[in-house]
Amino acid sequence: MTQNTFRTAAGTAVTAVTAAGMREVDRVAVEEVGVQLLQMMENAGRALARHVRDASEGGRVVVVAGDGGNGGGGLACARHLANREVPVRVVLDRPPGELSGAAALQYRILEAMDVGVATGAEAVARFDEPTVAVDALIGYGVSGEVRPPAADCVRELNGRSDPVVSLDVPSGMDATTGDTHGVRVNPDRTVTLALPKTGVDAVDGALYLADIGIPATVYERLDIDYDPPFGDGDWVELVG
Ligand SMILES: NC(=O)C1=CN([C@@H]2O[C@H](COP(=O)(O)OP(=O)(O)OC[C@H]3O[C@@H](n4cnc5c(N)ncnc54)[C@H](O)[C@@H]3O)[C@@H](O)[C@H]2O)[C@H](O)CC1
Ligand SMILES: [K+]
Repeated sequence: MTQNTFRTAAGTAVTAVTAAGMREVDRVAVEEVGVQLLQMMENAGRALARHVRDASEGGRVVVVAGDGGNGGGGLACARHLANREVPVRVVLDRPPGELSGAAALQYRILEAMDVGVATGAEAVARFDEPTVAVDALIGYGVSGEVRPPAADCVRELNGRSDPVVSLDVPSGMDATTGDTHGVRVNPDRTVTLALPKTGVDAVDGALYLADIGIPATVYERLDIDYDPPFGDGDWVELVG
């Protein structure tokens, strides 16, 4: 099942887009309007960190991150948490040397900050104390059945009894259709970015939409109906 329009609690209609539609929004934002990927990622990481602080009530946090744009947002979130002295650890699904692009840039900052970073699903399992886990493994870029090592990290996340917060879409969920690519995270809340994706009506738990700073002209250029949904805040809850 897919949904083409969501609503905020205040009743504002929010258009949903497919993964391809969101990629096109990103492209127009970057290439035509000049918003940089790292600016959007910074907003994503900051908003996600705020949600995690709500969910963790000051307790420990583990951020489980992949190597793409989703992982990069998770690593930015880890930085914002550490900046607020929230005890945070990072688990990458692969060795840091395999990161590239924005995720590598985010990782380099964490390295300079001395935030603890471990690798692989066993490292997720080692976090056996109460903690909130952030799922930033894969976003709308999932392709094919989820493979190890990401698949093992997904299973470890689902085995935890503590809250899990997913960035953009639960890892392993198809952003367009809501279908599961073999295995997927079952989060307590999802913080999706800019616009809801058509598949996210399939998410478990609460669904929030975070503002990552994309101006209305981007949506106008793509003929996407857009009534700014955020009011005075940096995110809104979507109620279906
Ligand atoms: N405007 C926005 O919404 C913005 C979103 N951002 C975030 O970026 C991701 C999309 O980034 P992208 O790099 O295109 O893809 P992902 O991070 O989702 O995934 C790529 C990464 O995932 C791994 N992977 C893919 N499929 C599989 C699989 N079947 N098994 C295992 N691993 C898989 C692979 O390693 C790829 O490299 C979006 O969701 C947002 O979170 C931007 O930060 C800002 C703008
Ligand atoms: K995710």
